[in-house]
Amino acid sequence: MSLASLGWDAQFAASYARFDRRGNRPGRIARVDRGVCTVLTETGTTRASLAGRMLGIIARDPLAMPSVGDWTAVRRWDDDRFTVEAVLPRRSAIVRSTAGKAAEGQAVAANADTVAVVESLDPDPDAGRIERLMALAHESGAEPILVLTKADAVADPDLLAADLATAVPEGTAVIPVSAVTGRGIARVRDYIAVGRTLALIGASGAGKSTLVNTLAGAEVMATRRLRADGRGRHTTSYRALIPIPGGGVVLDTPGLRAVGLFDRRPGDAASPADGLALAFGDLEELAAACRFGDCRHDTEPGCAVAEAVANGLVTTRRLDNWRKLQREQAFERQRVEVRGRDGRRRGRRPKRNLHPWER
Ligand SMILES: Nc1nc2c(ncn2[C@@H]2O[C@H](COP(=O)(O)OP(=O)(O)OP(=O)(O)O)[C@@H](O)[C@H]2O)c(=O)[nH]1
Ligand SMILES: [Zn+2]
Repeated sequence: MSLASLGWDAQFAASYARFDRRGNRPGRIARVDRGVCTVLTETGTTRASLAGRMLGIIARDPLAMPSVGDWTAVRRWDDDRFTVEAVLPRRSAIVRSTAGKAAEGQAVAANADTVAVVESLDPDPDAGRIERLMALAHESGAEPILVLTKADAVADPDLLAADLATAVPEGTAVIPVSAVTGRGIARVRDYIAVGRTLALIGASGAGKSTLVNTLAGAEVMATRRLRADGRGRHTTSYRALIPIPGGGVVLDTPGLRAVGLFDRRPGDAASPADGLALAFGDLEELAAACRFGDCRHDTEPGCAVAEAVANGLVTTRRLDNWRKLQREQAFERQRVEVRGRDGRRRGRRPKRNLHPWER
């Protein structure tokens, strides 16, 4: 397998240089199971555990845990075991807030060039979920697009797509697709040229596995089907990084049900963007034109946001969801601060806080 087709380039090679010694080789992580990484290298696929050095780094910073899509230095030992010695700096990262445990997030896909928010047109698509995932996609640092699946299952997919386009920033590519008719598949393929990486995020059942299969032109992923009695899913083996024949790679992520918006830490290179502000750029821009700097866009005079809602330029739903996500982000920020404070004072983690959307 050529590393270049998987996305290896001069920049990653430069980061790898300091690990370039006998026994080491570069590789890209295709899957992670309880600390064991499946790594694609020039000479084949290997399974590698984490080197002691990595364990120390992860104990201090859980975000450093290798993720699908990471470029790594793997070392081959004399007894033919392999270890992951280092994770090269990420170009982008989809980070899910780890509800429950610590305040740190967890990377679920690294080094994507493009992140597709995948939402099904049938049953009814959820604009609020699209907005939440869009914020996460923007936060990753990659270019977000919106892919609307099951276009064959609705009467007027273009009308629905036009409506949902109001939930994403202007200029975002919105692509209705169908695995049945093949509609839109070529447009998605444009994002997976050789060496390019497309990550998919979406709810369970959004059609990600089916899309991957269609893109790969083969049954590479076991599609999870609802059982006949509708009581749950039967899931078979699954790979998270899928090389596309004649193209780059797709990163599939597990269905993100309760994704928190991870509030990036200042200066975190892997997450350089304020995803929420970017995903709601239109409202941010309006808010900047409000008469009062601390306008709550409620009943204040001279509120540009309220005016846009009154004029039908912005839906009440979008405004409400923006507020809700801002509250979540503020909560997340506070959680990170509390964690930092308690960690310093007592050297241990604070008690678990429930996220607003878990209550
Ligand atoms: N009609 C139609 N059905 C589709 C299409 N794509 C997916 N489906 C169906 O939608 C269901 C869910 O698709 P999956 O690909 O398993 O969804 P997923 O996003 O991978 O879900 P998880 O694996 O749970 O994360 C399956 O029953 C698919 O057959 C499509 O383009 N048209
Ligand atoms: Zn206002």
